[in-house]
Amino acid sequence: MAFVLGPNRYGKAETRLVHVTREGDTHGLRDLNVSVALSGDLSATHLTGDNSGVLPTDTMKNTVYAFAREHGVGEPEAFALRLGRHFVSTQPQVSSARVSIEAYGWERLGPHSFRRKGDFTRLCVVTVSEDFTQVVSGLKDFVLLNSTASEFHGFPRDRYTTLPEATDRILATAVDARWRHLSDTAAWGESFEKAKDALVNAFVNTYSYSLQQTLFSMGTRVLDSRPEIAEIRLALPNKHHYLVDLSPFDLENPGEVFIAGDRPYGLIEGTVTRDDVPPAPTEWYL
Ligand SMILES: O=c1[nH]c(=O)c2[nH]c(=O)[nH]c2[nH]1
Repeated sequence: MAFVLGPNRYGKAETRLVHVTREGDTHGLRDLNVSVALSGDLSATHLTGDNSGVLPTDTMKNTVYAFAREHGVGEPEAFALRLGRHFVSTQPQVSSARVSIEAYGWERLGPHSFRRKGDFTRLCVVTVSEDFTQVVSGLKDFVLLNSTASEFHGFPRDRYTTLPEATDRILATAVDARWRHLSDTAAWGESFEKAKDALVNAFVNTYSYSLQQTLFSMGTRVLDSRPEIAEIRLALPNKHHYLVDLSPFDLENPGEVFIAGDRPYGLIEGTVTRDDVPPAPTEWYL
């Protein structure tokens, strides 16, 4: 009896590419999850460890980022075709390339502000007791992105600090917000919509030096525009976007090609309260 190598393929899965096109102040955004799988005459590495035909999966990832810079992204089908043809035509041992792309949609909120398509979740928590009634409303998974107008610098550096100072970065977050109402009667639907609009407005229009500053701006905007709300708590994950170093391929990257980081992420949390309202009758958490 003998064992034979059956069908096989290999590649880099889930390269998270965010591509920003800049036409003056107006930016365009493509947000892709790109997976590449190559197959062909790959028996040598499986059978003997001979890697002479194994284009590294790391190279596939680099190719995704470099192609975004060199050719732009455009429609996902066109980008996938360009990549697939490249691998098959440049690697003799590769007879087939499968490129799958998930493209995440973003709605425009402003020249360089976007909201991820798809639904957020509206929330409420009501506590009724003999002595009081407390109404908390909110939302989560509400994903916002500014492709510029965000900086982060001036922070302390110790021997473990490697983060470069940023004078132009992407700021993106999935808003988790809860706000406590002053009373148990309100036009709930309208109150919710207007509070959400205030969050968006503050995010879009705050030139940000930290996500913390943006958080405070979002909180104050809600309280300023909604007298029925006593206080608001925000938890804002800092959805990091890392500028890809394309210099090994002799390419500049002037704020165009980013890795959308997954984990870990910064988590910025804070409460904004009116100083002239009674404290919450009972504890409430995010
Ligand atoms: O807006 C930010 N706040 C931070 O506290 C922080 N820390 C970090 O590494 N990047 C950022 N960005």
